[in-house]
Amino acid sequence: MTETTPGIVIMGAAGRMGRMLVQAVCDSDQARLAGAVVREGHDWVGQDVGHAMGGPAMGVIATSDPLEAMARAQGVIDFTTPETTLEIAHLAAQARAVHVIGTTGFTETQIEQLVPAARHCTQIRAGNMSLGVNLLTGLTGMVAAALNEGWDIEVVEAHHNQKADAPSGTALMLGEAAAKGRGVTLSQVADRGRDGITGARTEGHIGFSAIRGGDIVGEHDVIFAGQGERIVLRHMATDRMIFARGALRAVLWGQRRPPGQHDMIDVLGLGG
Ligand SMILES: NC(=O)C1=CN([C@@H]2O[C@H](COP(=O)(O)OP(=O)(O)OC[C@H]3O[C@@H](n4cnc5c(N)ncnc54)[C@H](OP(=O)(O)O)[C@@H]3O)[C@@H](O)[C@H]2O)C=CC1
Ligand SMILES: O=C(O)C1=N[C@H](C(=O)O)C[C@H](O)C1
Repeated sequence: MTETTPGIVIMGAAGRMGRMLVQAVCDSDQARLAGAVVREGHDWVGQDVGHAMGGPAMGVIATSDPLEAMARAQGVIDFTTPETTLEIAHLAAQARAVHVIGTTGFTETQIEQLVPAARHCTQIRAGNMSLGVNLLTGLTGMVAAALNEGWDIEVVEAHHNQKADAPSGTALMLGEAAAKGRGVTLSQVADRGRDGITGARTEGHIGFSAIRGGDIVGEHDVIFAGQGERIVLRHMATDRMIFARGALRAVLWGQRRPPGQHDMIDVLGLGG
């Protein structure tokens, strides 16, 4: 590590993804852990993050003050809630720090509210930071473009029983890719939450279904159902570290880039 090694703050460090991100940054020789932010009153506050995670000291004391943590950082990785992410977007803009957003469950309005901050810093947001899902997104767009009339698209996702939002951010990414492949706007063709006497399926619509249970890390199927045949594109995540590694790659990619909004397709160079 050198003096120019970027310092990274992890928001929501005590969360499922937060812990993975702390570990990923600490294991990297291209980044250093500059801060770990938890909720006010959390029992990690004032403790060394390594000790709080049950391991050796990491030399970083957990804080509930994101401003203090970001004062000495070049990047912030944020897998929290939409409300927290909106607050952090403003702080990242002030600090000119790269803001990597893994948080999902935003409303359309909240997504628009992220735009002003990205005039002052690099913002990278994706509903899924894994290489596999971002590749699958490209494949989904291609298949949707090739199979239009007579083919119904359904996105089915499964996650652990603590997940707060549905459909998942990944399911929406895949739905967006399918809609784009067909030259339509997802919001106009999305069928979310069928129940009761729904009637026959509307031609051209994209359906979403969500399964919640146990400790499922994240599974996504894009089903192209035709007459007499069916294609299923599937991604199965078995380890959250794939998301943490993607986020770390993103925060490093964003260093010394001009302000603006990006996604993982940009980071991974999959845009074609
Ligand atoms: N893009 C991707 O690749 C992935 C995205 N995700 C998304 O990331 C998000 C988090 O998921 P997950 O880690 O499972 O959820 P968790 O609930 O386990 O973690 C979120 C953490 O953020 C903390 N937090 C929220 N707001 C604040 C705040 N203002 N200050 C300090 N800490 C805060 C929470 O604290 P508390 O519990 O005390 O509220 C919690 O510890 C979800 O939106 C999920 O969908 C998840 C995996 C991959
Ligand atoms: O909440 C999760 O766990 C996950 N969230 C992301 C999503 O909403 O798609 C990514 C991954 O599937 C895990």
